[in-house]
Amino acid sequence: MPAPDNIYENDVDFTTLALRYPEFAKRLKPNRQLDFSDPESVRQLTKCLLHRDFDLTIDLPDDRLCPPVPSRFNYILFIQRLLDSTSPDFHEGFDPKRQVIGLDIGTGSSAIYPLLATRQRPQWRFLFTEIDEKNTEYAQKNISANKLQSRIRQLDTDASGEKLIPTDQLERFERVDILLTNPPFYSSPSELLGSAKQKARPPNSSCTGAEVEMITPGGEVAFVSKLITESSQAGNRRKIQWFSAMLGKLSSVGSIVEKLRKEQCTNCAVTEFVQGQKTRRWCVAWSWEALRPANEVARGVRGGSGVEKRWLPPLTEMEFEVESAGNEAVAEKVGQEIRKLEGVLWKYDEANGFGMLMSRNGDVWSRKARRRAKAEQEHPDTHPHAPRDTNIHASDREDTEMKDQESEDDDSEDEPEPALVTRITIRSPSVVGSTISRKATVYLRHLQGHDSVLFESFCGWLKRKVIPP
Ligand SMILES: C[S@@+](CC[C@H](N)C(=O)[O-])C[C@H]1O[C@@H](n2cnc3c(N)ncnc32)[C@H](O)[C@@H]1O
Repeated sequence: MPAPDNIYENDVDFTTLALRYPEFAKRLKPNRQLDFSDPESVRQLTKCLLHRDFDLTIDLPDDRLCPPVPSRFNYILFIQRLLDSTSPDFHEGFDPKRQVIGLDIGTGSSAIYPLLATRQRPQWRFLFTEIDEKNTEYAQKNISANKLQSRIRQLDTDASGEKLIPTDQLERFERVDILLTNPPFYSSPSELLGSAKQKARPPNSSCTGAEVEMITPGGEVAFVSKLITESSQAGNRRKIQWFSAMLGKLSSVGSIVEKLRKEQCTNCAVTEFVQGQKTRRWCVAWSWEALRPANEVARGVRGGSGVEKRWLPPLTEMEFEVESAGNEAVAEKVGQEIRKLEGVLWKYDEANGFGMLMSRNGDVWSRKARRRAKAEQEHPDTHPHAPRDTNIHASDREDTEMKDQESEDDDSEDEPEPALVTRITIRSPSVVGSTISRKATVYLRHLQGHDSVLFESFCGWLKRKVIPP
C-alpha cells in the first residue's frame, strides 16, 4: 500500500514510534524528545520510520550520511507528480499501469530514493550510480534485504566523479523517465565547518557524512551545472525525459534556473520541500522535451518561500469565466471558434466535458498569422515554407489525426512535434453559499509545446472570441 502524501505533514510523534520500537524508545530523552546531535538516535529514527511507514528494513554505516526520511519522501512525491502530469498519452494523475525507469545519481548507503520509489509504485524500476565503495556495499545490501534486486540495479559510473550521467550504460534501456540526485552541498571543508558553526546545517544530516557525500568542487551549483551540460548532450536529452536535482541552498535556485535559461531550456519546474519549522530544501527539474507539468508542480513554491517569482517557469494553466447558458452551449461556442482555424485539430469529449486542441504549426489564430496564411495561399511560389497542414480543416480530420499522432510518436523519430497541445475543460457554474454563479469556467491546460507565449496567445485569442467585447 503506498503511503499517503501527507504522512509527514505534522512532526513525527516520537512517543507513538517508541511504543512500537523498543530500540527507538531507548534513544528518547526523559522529555520524549530526540537528541539530534547523537548519530545513533538519528539512525534509529530513520530506520524505524522506513520500517513503520514503508515496510523497508535498512542498515546504515556509522560513518556515512543518514537520510532524514520526510525530506527524501518529499522528493519522491514531487517526481511522482511531475511524471503523473507529463505522461506521453496526456493521462493526468497516477496511472498504475505506467512503467517508469528512474536513475538516482549518488544513491548513498541507504539507496533511499530507489527503495522509496519502487515501494510506492509497483511498476517503477530504478537504476543508480555511486562512487563511494562503502555506500555501494550498503546500498546493495539494503536493496537485497528488501528483495528489490530485480527492480533496482547499479550502473557503473566514472569513478573519478568527472562524468555524472553514465550515457553508455543507458544504451540498453529504451528510455529513462526521471533522473534525480541529491548532490553534495559544499565546495570545501571550510564551508562545511562554517555552516555547522552558523547552524545552517540541518541537525540530522551532516553529522556523520563522509567528505565524498558532503563536498564537491564548486559546491552544489557546480555539480548541478555539470549535470545540466551533460543532460543537454544528444544521447541524454533524447533518452531521459526529466532531469532533477535537490538543492540545499536557496541562493542555488536562481543560479541553476539562470544556467538552464542560458542553455535555452524551455521546460522546467521549481519546487520547495518544507519540513517542520527549520528545514527547507528546493528542487529544480528540467526537460528538453515539450510535455509540460501542471502549475502546482511547475511552480511548487508558496508565498514566503524565498524563491523569487522571476525564477519560476511560466504558467501552464489559465482560465476565464463566461456567462453560461449551460456547459454544452459554452463548449459549442469554443468548438465553433476553434473549428474556424486552419491546420488546428480539435476533438471534444462530450462525456467528460473537455476538448483536446493540437496546433502543429503554432500560431494560426492571430491576425498576423492569418494574413501570412492568406498570402501563402495566394502566392505559394514566394512562400516556399508554407506550413504543410494549412489545408487541413480540423473539423474534417479531427479523430483520425489525433490517433495518428499518438501512434506515430512511438516509432517515428522524424515526425515533428506539434507546436501546441492544450486541453480545454468547461467547468460548471459554481455554488457560492446559497447563490449559484451563472458563469461557467473555461479552463486551459498547456500539455505540450516549448513556447509558453504561444499558449498565452492562444488563451487570449479564445477568451476574446468567447467573450466578445
Ligand atoms: C548528499 S549524498 C546523497 C545520498 C542519498 N542520495 C541521499 O539523498 O541521502 C551524495 C551522494 O553522491 C555520491 N556522489 C558524489 N559524487 C558522485 C558522482 N560523481 N557520481 C555518483 N555519485 C556521487 C556520494 O558518495 C554520496 O553518496
